[in-house]
Amino acid sequence: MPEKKVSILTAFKTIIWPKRKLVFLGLFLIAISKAASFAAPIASKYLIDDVIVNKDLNMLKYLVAGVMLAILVQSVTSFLLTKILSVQAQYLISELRAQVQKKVLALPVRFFDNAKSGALVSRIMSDVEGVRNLIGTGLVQLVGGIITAVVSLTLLMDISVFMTLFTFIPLTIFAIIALKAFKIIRPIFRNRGKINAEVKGRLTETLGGIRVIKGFNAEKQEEEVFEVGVERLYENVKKSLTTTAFMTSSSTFLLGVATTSVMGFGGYKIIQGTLTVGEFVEFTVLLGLMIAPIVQMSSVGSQLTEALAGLDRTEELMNLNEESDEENRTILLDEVVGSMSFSDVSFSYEEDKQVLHNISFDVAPGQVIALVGSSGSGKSTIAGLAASFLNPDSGTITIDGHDLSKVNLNSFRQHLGVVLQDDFLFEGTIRENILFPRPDASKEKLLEAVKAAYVNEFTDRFDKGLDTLIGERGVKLSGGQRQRIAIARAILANPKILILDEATSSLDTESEALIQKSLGELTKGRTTFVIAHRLSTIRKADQILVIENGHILEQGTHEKLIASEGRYYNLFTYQARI
Ligand SMILES: Nc1ncnc2c1ncn2[C@@H]1O[C@H](COP(=O)(O)OP(=O)(O)OP(=O)(O)O)[C@@H](O)[C@H]1O
Repeated sequence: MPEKKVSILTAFKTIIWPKRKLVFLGLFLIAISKAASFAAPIASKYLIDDVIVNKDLNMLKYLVAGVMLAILVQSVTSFLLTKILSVQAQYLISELRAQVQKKVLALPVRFFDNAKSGALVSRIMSDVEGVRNLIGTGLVQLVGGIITAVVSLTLLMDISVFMTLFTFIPLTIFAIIALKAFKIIRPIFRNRGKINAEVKGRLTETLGGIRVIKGFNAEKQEEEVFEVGVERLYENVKKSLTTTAFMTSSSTFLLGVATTSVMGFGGYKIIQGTLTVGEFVEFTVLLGLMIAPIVQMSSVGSQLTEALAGLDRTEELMNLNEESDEENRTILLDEVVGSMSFSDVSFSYEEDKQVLHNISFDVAPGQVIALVGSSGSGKSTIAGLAASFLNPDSGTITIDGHDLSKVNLNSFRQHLGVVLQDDFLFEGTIRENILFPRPDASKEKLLEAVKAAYVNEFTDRFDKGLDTLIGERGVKLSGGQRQRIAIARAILANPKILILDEATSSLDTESEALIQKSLGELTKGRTTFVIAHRLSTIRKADQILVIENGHILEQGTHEKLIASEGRYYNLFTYQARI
């Protein structure tokens, strides 16, 4: 894939132009501030050549007052610049973060199969920070610097064309070096963001999977992976440092050459009588004013380069296709009865590796359909298709007779609920976790769900009941308790279509019985696709699909499949023995 770069022009159009009023205000302020900065050098010429020579106390007063005023103007404008532009830049950063997060959430589930969550976090939080340098002080400083350099150059030429041209040669060489350096640095910065995201991504996983790591005594391996990551980061920073160091040292050298020539030629001209001491001093100070922004350009330049590199990555993300596809998904489902059917559905995650082959079956409203079969046979893929997380390569899935691929996703998913194996509970109270899909549910509804899922059976024993805080990932709850919270959440959401991935972990008989009862409550009246591991669930199912290698091998009720003494019979008798 060719790298897509955000040009200054695109950045200008999408970020700077909409904020033009502020940026112009910034430029206006910087122009005033820079104009005021010329007061001191010009005044010094008059101080030396006129005030001191003529002992003119009256003029001295005006001169001092004038310079004081200019300094005051400079301080006020620089304060306003930071206040207005930096605040605005931060506001824009928060707006952009929200936009990027919204975009990420709108991407298809498959996108997340291949993306590290840590890397995405970095895209959402860090990459957009570059805006600070575009709207904030970076760009304005650059423009201000250029204004100062041009005005100083004119004034310098006015004092001595020859001396100015002589100092200009090393400065031009420096400018060329600086421009070349930016070209080298930009890809390095771009890469840095990527490495940073990868390293953070892995680190997040490491910390999240601490039990597995410690359990397998695999700390060393993680340490090594991390070391390689930070080493890559170090190498990247080192590369950019070498370039910046070269730039800084060449600037020191070339500026030194310029200063020395001013000393030499200036001294010579004063002795010759073609330059006054005041003019010499003014020249030196103005030269400083001209050089400073050119040197500053190197840091502002790298800030802008970094900003654009971050925005490159943001842009890449913003250009991805969202899953909603509203142009083609035009059917709105206000009510759902719950019949679903798969006809001739095939699906592959990767080209030429079909995992489901011509699957066809019908589910009547409110039926429980159990998917059984060996690992990797395609059960989760069928459930993913039914949940509209995946789209069939060929064939059709219908909901109440409507082609699911034409149904508006939001309108379908408001009738959908999922209870997954490792259901995610987030930091917060048990109540918040249950209310999560329906934050506005009434207290009665909440309590009904809590009862139906037998959550009160354990929360009643907690001091704070439903308001007990659960640690990150619910570590303070047992597996069975977590499952019951997930079930209560689904009961409260009251979906018409339910995807249930039954947990494989075995629980003690009492918990098991409670889970069974609550699952019974949950599946009542809902079309349920269950990736079933428990015999009790499978036995109660209205329909069982035995999936092998992406095909439906057998289909029917428990009694029917047992009687036919096929694959299901073998699976069942094998499990029953254990
Ligand atoms: N995101 C993915 N990318 C590529 N291949 C995948 C992906 N998810 C699953 N597969 C492959 O598709 C096939 C079917 O997987 P699926 O998860 O549907 O099986 P399953 O029957 O649910 O297995 P299990 O009971 O172990 O969860 C497997 O061969 C698997 O390797």
